[in-house]
Amino acid sequence: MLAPSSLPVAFACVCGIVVAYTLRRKHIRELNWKRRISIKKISPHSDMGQSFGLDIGGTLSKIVYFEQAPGVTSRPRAKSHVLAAQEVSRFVKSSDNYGSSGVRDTRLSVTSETLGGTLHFMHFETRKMEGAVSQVANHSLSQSLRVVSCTGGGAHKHLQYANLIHEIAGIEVRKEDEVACLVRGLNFLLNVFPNEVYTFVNVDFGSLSATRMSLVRDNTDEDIFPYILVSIGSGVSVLHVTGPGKFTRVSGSSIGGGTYWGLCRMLFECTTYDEALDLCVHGRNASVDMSVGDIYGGAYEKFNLPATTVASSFGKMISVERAEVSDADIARSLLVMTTQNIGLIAYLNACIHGTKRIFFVGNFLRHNKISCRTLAYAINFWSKGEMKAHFCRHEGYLGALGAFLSQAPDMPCNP
Ligand SMILES: Nc1ncnc2c1ncn2[C@@H]1O[C@H](COP(=O)(O)OP(=O)(O)O)[C@@H](O)[C@H]1O
Ligand SMILES: CC(C)(COP(=O)(O)O)[C@@H](O)C(=O)NCCC(=O)O
Repeated sequence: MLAPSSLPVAFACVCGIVVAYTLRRKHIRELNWKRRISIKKISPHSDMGQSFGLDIGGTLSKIVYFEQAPGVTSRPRAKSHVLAAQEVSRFVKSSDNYGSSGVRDTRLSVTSETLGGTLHFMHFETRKMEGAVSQVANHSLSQSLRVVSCTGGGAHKHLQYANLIHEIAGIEVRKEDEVACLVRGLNFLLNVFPNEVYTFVNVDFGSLSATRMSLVRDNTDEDIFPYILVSIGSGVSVLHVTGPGKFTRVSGSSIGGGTYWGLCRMLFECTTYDEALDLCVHGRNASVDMSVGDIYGGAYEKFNLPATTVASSFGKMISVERAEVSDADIARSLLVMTTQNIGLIAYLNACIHGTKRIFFVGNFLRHNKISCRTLAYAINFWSKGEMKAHFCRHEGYLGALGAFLSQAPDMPCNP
């Protein structure tokens, strides 16, 4: 215990430490600031940041990069800008993988004459943000990036990521609204890429576990509005879109992609999301779920419920032992349960808003044909063929694309 007479001395010491710490932080900030100033003095035309859009989600961070084709701009470009653009392009295209989780989705790159260049799509795990930003800084790319448009919760999260990006790479983050970016991204894709949207045909069969649906390209609708847009990321957002830039967030659900991945990680020995998704492919949810047939001995015909309809997700596990079902069966049941719940919310919202078209997007659907088919079947079944589920090739990149477009007013077909 301190004697009362020593309290002023202790107080003075504490104040001294606080002042010294504050001055040191200020000194570090000033050093960083000076570093940034020297970095930024390349040329007034050298900001490559406008070629990027960033979406920092709860699980994944998505990047869209627009590589302008040489010689398409009418505006003269400073030599430093041309060199910076070449350097950025070289880095992006140097590999399909960056660091421990970065991926360039090469199959999604689109070169378009209308756009005058190529759009590239990349993602990495949000929890690896520091490493990702360091890579950008280490490759001196940040010298030509000043301001990058950024959306997703991470753009707002106590400015945590914004500060990190600023401190490590000297890049300023311009916040854009997530929902507005999502809608902007989708409307752009619908305008520009004829093969963007697909749907499933022959969904009229009795079993959810059957997957005899074929894919068809579907950009034929002249008037795409109104539609329901369901974004299945970590959680789920449901939007009612009535025109370019006209939308309301009408619903949401906490049971989304994060639920499937989180539960798989907890229950099974999956160390990556891809392992969790692969696991369910050969599983049978019928071993785990209680079907209408299990309860009725067949279909519940009065209400048109086929025998194979899931009556109770995980319902069989009240009597079946854990050892009798495989991890794959449980994972499949989890995937179907998560997906059907999202489908039902989407369908009910489409009913409330009198909308026949439902777009399902978000990285939960990435490489996940089981969920896409389940959604297509379920929407067709519940709506008695009146409504249709639509899917997008660039399903996970709408937000990042919208962020890019928000600072690219000259981009053709920018809604
Ligand atoms: N490589 C991956 N790592 C983690 N989750 C992935 C991956 N690929 C797809 N997913 C799925 O996508 C979901 C995240 O979707 P996304 O649209 O990027 O949302 P968010 O913006 O919340 O990160 C995850 O919860 C998971 O279900
Ligand atoms: C908060 C979110 C908009 C964040 O988007 P995400 O990173 O999941 O793509 C989304 O997770 C959501 O809408 N969750 C559901 C909230 C609700 O119950 O309405």
